[in-house]
Amino acid sequence: MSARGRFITLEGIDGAGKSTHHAWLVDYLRGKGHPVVSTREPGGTSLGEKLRGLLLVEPMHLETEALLMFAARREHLAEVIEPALARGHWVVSDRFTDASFAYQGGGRGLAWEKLRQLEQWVQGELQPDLTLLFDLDAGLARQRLQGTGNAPDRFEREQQEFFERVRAAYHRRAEECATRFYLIDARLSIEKIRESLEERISSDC
Ligand SMILES: Nc1ncnc2c1ncn2[C@@H]1O[C@H](COP(=O)(O)OP(=O)(O)O)[C@@H](O)[C@H]1O
Ligand SMILES: Cc1cn([C@H]2C[C@H](O)[C@@H](COP(=O)(O)OP(=O)(O)O)O2)c(=O)[nH]c1=O
Repeated sequence: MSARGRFITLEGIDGAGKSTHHAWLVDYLRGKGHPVVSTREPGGTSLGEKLRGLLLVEPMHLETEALLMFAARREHLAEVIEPALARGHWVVSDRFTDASFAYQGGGRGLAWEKLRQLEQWVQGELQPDLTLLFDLDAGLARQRLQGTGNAPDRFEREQQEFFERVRAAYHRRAEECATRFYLIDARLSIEKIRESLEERISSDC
């Protein structure tokens, strides 16, 4: 039987650089010969992508939003993440549960304890082995997002103060789960960030 694979997640406020480095990291790991499942949240399954379509567009009650995030996650775990890890594959996900603590908890004000209950219900003891937190101030992240020219979704249209709260909640989560978090100064150049990721990941593979 193969050893369990490794589970890596990328987190940070919108515009911090997750998608850019997610694509690079997946290629890097495949180049090292690892079988890698590249995925994202909300989404990652056929049902999850449909829920994503609703979550990014439809106005809804805060608790509905949190429950749908965790419903999509339950499906993602059952259909994609757990089977891949059991096969010995690496899973690299653009966002996971820390995003719910940051956005629904920090951004929207849902009680941390309710999020902990959902986390326990949906994933039990399973946690990422490594979480790369792209840390950037909300003003710079907004400028970068505007530079892409893409139409903002329901979250990206939030005010700067919302993203400041999201960032602070990510910091809280990083303190609570310090052993699996790796903080990245996302003000650095893409090249410098890649170097630091390479250094961090090479100790694992
Ligand atoms: N370290 C960086 N320095 C400058 N620009 C960056 C950096 N990382 C990403 N970008 C640019 O910022 C924009 C948002 O990056 P993206 O990876 O889509 O962010 P996210 O997935 O976190 O929302 C893109 O145009 C990307 O090319
Ligand atoms: C996974 C997750 C995402 N989100 C939000 C954060 C993002 O604004 C949005 C979509 O995530 P993302 O895929 O990062 O958006 P994009 O590809 O457009 O950069 O969903 C939550 O609010 N809670 C969650 O649990």
